[in-house]
Amino acid sequence: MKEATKEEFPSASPGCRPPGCPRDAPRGGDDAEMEIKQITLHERSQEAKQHSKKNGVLTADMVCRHVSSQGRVGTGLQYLYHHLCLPSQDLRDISVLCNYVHLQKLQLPHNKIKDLSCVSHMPQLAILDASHNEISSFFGFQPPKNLKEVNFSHNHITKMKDLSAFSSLSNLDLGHNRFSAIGGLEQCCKLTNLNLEHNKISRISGLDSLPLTHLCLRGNQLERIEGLDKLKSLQVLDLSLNRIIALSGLQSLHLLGSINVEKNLISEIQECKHIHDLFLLRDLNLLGNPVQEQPDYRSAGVFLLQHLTTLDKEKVTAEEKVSAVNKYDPPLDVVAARDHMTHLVYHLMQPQELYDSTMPSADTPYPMLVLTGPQGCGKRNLAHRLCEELSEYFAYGTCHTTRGPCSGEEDGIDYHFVSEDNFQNMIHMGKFIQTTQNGGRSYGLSRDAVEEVAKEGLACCVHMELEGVLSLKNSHFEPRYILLIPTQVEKYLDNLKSRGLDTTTQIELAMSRVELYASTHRQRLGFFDNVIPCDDWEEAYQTLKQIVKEYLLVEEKEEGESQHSASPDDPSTGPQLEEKHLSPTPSRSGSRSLTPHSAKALDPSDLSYRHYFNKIQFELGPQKSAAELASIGRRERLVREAIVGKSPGIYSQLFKSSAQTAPSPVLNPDPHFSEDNSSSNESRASSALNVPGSAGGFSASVQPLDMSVLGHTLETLKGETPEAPQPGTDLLAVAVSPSSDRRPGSNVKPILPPIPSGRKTPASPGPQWPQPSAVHPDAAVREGGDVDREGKLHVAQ
Ligand SMILES: Nc1ncnc2c1ncn2[C@@H]1O[C@H](COP(=O)(O)OP(=O)(O)OP(=O)(O)O)[C@@H](O)[C@H]1O
Repeated sequence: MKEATKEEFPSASPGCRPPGCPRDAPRGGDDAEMEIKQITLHERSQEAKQHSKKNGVLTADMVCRHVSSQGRVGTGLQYLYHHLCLPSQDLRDISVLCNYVHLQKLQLPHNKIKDLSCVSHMPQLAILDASHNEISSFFGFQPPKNLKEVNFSHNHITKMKDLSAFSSLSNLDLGHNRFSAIGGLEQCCKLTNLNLEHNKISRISGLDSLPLTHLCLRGNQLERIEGLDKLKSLQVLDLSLNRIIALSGLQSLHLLGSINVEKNLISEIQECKHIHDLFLLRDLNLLGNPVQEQPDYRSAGVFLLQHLTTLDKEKVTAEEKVSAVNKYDPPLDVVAARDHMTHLVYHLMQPQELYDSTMPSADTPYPMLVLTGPQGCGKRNLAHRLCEELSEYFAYGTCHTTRGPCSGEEDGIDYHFVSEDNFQNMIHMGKFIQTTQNGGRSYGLSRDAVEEVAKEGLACCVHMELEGVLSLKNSHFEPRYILLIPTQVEKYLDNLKSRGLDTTTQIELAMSRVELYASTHRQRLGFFDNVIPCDDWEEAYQTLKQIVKEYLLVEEKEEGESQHSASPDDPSTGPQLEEKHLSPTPSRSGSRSLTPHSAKALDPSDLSYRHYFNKIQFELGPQKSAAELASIGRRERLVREAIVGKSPGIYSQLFKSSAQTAPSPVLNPDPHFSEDNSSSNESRASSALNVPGSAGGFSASVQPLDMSVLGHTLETLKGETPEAPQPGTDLLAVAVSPSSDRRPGSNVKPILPPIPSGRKTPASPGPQWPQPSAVHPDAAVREGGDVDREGKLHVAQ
């Protein structure tokens, strides 16, 4: 390094050295600094101005007064200054600076400089600020090899030239010049910040592969965003005040965090799609674009760019994001809630009446069976067949649709085929319980459809897609939901194709929705009561029928007594049915499947299992007094008689009497248990029975069941049953959960509620959906049998 010499500071001789401009080594570093500080900036600029006003020539004296940042030369014996700052001095001629070879930072803004050739003599120069001058030549000096930052803004430069010799450049400000094209920067491999604002650039080019992180092209004449796709490091981009109409060209800039396109000509909010995948984008400014005039512009923008934290210089709030999502892509639950709300409000606007499906109390909801699954999985056929074969229990609830009938479909049987106008009218008349849009067509389950079935004293069986299920779950109906799901993609695809009804898009949509059902099943514990694979429709139907019979507790009656009296140890009974079911509902512990063996061992829906536990529980339970045993016997007899039809149907009595009585006494099965509800098994069982339907079967005029016996089983099942049904189980397992949520539609009914059998014929009690109280002794009472102390079944003749 060259030492500081007199030439470098010629006026700085002792005695005449102006304060603050030491020539030689100062007496001490602190003293020198003190001296420098004594001269105020004001004094300096006054002096300098007076001088330069004369001719605009920079003198050594002025330099001496304006240098700072003292350092030592290599020998350590002399001092030099690295920094010269001479702003607003009206300087024209700075040739004196040729002597100052050690300068590292030169700031000469707001002067009248045209020639910067002196910089060629400053090999150490790292920072040059020559903004607001009259420079017209681009880098008109030999390249200092360490030149990093250059500010030539507000000059008169018209053309860029090759800057390959300035390879250290990292920060270049060329704003407010007269450039019409970008060029010569290709070799600036360290250039990270480039400002070209307020030039006349009409096309972005020559920036390929630069490591730019900040680029400003504000106030140019750009119409398109181009030539930026290789700027992979770009983080901040300012394209404001141009004529840009589209945001394409930014898609690949994945590090972009801020885009300013204020005052351009962007008129479509859809343009945001081009920057939708820039996940680091936090700040977007679209102010002053025509798009701002679009209704809902902001919420659409927030929706399309959900990772933004600032839009148009305004913070994007979490509330804004949620409402935007709910508006443009509402989650299924939100759609369902709106659907329910709509139908409820329209319904409430109509004259109210008591429906046949209105049960005596909220705890005994009208029984419904809903088959759900992706389109074309065969649920409609299965529903029809089930209703035909179990016609004394079910009837098909015919939905409305705006689609036309396909061949073989009959109006009023498969659907009520209506026009869109009629459908809309029906909505406004409050006719629907739920509606769904599917492939541009509307589907809806009307209140009347359910009523028609309820009038017959039957349970209503319907089929619908997941959206319908979600909406129905908001209503007061509490159906059983059975998911029919294809597990063999190829087969399902073949089925869809062979129907010849669906377009490719429809087929693709149906296929894609299989995963929606599967994930709903995985993620929402107990959402579906049962899941049945439907690859083979015959097999699916048999499984469905079996499940439904289990709901109805009619299976054993038909299939002989062998099953009822089967020993829990008998390997010939038990798991066959469960094996057919798709391992449906995951347990809360996370286990999702059971081997057939374990399914048998743990499945509480297995009759033999129930008997087994009943027996164990009976043996382990506290011994009953004679009075208790008599009471148990009496009540079992009554139940038996009621269900086998020897006396008026227990449910018909319930229906008649509880229609006039408050539900609470009906729900209170036995004062004995309500008195003692704190400690014993019985008391807990009875409280479990205070859940829906439990008491439904008993009115004040009917002797209630002795819950203590049933309580054993319930309690046992409560204790032993996994919280969620295991593969191959139905919700009977969950049925006894004492923690049942009582929210309407919550789908946690212990078991299916009773059908209003009284409305059909007195002789035919109609489908009698088992009550919780019947969970254990079902087999016995249905058969008119009894369970003895060993837990053996005795069938009454
Ligand atoms: N009220 C409703 N709410 C919701 N979805 C419904 C409703 N009614 C019918 N759907 C469903 O709309 C879809 C299209 O109906 P479509 O009659 O074309 O069924 P599909 O192709 O025969 O299907 P599947 O064989 O599964 O019955 C079916 O998945 C059907 O279950």
